[in-house]
Amino acid sequence: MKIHYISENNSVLNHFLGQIRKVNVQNDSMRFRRNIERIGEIMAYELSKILPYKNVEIQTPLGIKNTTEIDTDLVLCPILRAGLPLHNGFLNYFDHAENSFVSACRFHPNNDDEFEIRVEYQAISDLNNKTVLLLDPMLATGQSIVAVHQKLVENAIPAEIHIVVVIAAPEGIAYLEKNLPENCHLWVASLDEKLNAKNYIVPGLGDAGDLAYGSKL
Ligand SMILES: O=P(O)(O)OC[C@H]1O[C@H](OP(=O)(O)OP(=O)(O)O)[C@H](O)[C@@H]1O
Ligand SMILES: O=c1cc[nH]c(=O)[nH]1
Ligand SMILES: [Mg+2]
Repeated sequence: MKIHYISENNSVLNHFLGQIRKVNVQNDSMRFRRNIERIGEIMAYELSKILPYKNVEIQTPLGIKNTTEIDTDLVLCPILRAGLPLHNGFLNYFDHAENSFVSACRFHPNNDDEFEIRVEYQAISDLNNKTVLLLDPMLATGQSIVAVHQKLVENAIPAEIHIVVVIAAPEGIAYLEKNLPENCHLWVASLDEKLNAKNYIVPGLGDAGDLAYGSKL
């Protein structure tokens, strides 16, 4: 797996990452969603640099400009719920992309820290020969991403798969390296220290889905 860490140089990205973590800022859910969206826009821009391009001629009112345009069909696939604001950011930049949606959530059968991942809702477009961007702000154990990836490749052979996460734990990265094909790309905005006993990322930010949309039963 090729891993791209995008916050190695100082930039305004660090402000947005700081705001989604900061306890007295992150509880403003509109700001939280908008910050994840802004991070998505920056990640979309960074990712766009390694996509295939073709030469094109643009007719302006005054002449012709030779330039380039992205030369692959993109499909954006957020993991519901927390992937939605990240998806908004990607869609702001890749506005011609197709979209697929898959839900994944932690289910605690015994009401303790043990959980399994439930993949339920899915609306998946034709992914054959397309460049699929799988979007989720949090990579903790990695089980959600691996479960959704399995669904995506059940009936299709995408040209490329890029997994995009905002905050990653080393344990999750190791799990993806073990369970996903070599040719996947992983994009990480911020690498954190570890998981805690409940498999939350430390220092992380808490529960991204709850911060964006409120707590669930
Ligand atoms: O790497 P993992 O250990 O699988 O954990 C990460 C997943 O956990 C969160 O989803 P959650 O289950 O909280 O659902 P939500 O988006 O509805 O809040 C997050 O958005 C990821 O999808
Ligand atoms: O730290 C974590 C782990 C899983 N899901 C989250 O939203 N946060
Ligand atoms: Mg959640």
